[in-house]
Amino acid sequence: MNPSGQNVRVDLGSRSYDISIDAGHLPTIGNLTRDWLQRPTGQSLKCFVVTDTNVLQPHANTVKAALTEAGADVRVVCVNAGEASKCQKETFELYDELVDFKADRKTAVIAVGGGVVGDLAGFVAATYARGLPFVQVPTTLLAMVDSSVGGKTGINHPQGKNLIGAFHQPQGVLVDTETLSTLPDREYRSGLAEVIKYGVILDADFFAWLEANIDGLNNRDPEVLRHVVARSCELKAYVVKEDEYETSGLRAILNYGHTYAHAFEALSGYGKLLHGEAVAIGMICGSKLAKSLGRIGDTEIQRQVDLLKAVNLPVEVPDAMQQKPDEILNCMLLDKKTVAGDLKFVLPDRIGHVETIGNIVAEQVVACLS
Ligand SMILES: NC(=O)c1ccc[n+]([C@@H]2O[C@H](COP(=O)([O-])OP(=O)(O)OC[C@H]3O[C@@H](n4cnc5c(N)ncnc54)[C@H](O)[C@@H]3O)[C@@H](O)[C@H]2O)c1
Ligand SMILES: O=C(O)C(=O)C[C@@H](O)[C@H](O)[C@H](O)COP(=O)(O)O
Ligand SMILES: [Zn+2]
Repeated sequence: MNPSGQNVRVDLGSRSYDISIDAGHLPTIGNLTRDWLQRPTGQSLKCFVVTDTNVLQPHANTVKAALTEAGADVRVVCVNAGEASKCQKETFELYDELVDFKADRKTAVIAVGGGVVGDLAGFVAATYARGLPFVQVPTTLLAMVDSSVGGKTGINHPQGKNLIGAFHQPQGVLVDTETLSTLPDREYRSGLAEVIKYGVILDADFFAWLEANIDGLNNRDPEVLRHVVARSCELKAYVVKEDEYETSGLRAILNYGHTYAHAFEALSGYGKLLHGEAVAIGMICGSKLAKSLGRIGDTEIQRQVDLLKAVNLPVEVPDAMQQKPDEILNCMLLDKKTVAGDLKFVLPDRIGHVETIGNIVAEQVVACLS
């Protein structure tokens, strides 16, 4: 346990790991990595750090220095910032770098960045030599509260979001909330969408707490941020512990808003709409669908709209998407929850509780776009 911060344990038997949450402890990554990999000082350590062009200078260089100080042989590889890097070309360029680095099965892949770097580097770690140890150092709010935890890794197919991927749990996650000080406003707000998602799917009290702390959320108040990150990680760790591979159905609740969101992201061109923005709009589409099925009323929709708008997230489907109902339905057929052409949606029946529902007719799905 870090003395001033907080640890959240992801309890997965032999694949269990800690999320170490604190402010300003990024320079301890060298010793933490040695602990998590069970590689005491004196034993060799090879680290392959993946980052992006916006994160290299403010944060990945600190990680490199700390790992070098801890005696590691370090290579840093920097990909272009943005969703377009979650692709086949970047994946194979990272494999080439690993070959050149003479990586072996004990070489650790360390992702320093947002969800793009985490998903891409995690997929490379899952597949190179059939699996390398992996450490997550998330530097966006979205990555701290969601993508760095739970082991979903992957890249996009031009037609379908995250279509190529693997489950590969990290050995540990270091969340230094001070790294958020350099995060642009739009990216910060994108992360708040996944935070609000947790309130809707699992925790009505947390949703109400978010409603009561809008100023703190907008001002990035350190205490508010600490609670947001810790509570989100606890909720995600609980879901992942219960249903690591999304087989029982529980983990699918983390997909609330995502059936619509992933279609919007793919069809508008990856990166135009940020993931969290697409999720915000998708949650409102999902709630309208829930209302049309008689599962919730206007109040539950309005509370979500108000909270999302209060933190400056979009809630309306962009015009260009409203013009493409057939493409959206086709894209949804590629969603990983779809079985035998039956689209599945995670729908609320109150704030704090959702269920996965199938057998929904296409007209109802499309009607919620406007
Ligand atoms: N694996 C999962 O469980 C999971 C969960 C949610 C989302 N995701 C995926 O995560 C991705 C979105 O992640 P994201 O929102 O972190 O986007 P991102 O990784 O593109 O990061 C957002 C932007 O912020 C920059 N950045 C990152 N940290 C910074 C910092 N501290 N200071 C300055 N700039 C910084 C990045 O360079 C980028 O331009 C999507 O691809 C989504 O599908 C995965
Ligand atoms: O961890 C999960 O499980 C999630 O669904 C979290 C989502 O926020 C995330 O966007 C995830 O990548 C979506 O997964 P996918 O399997 O629908 O691609
Ligand atoms: Zn998501």
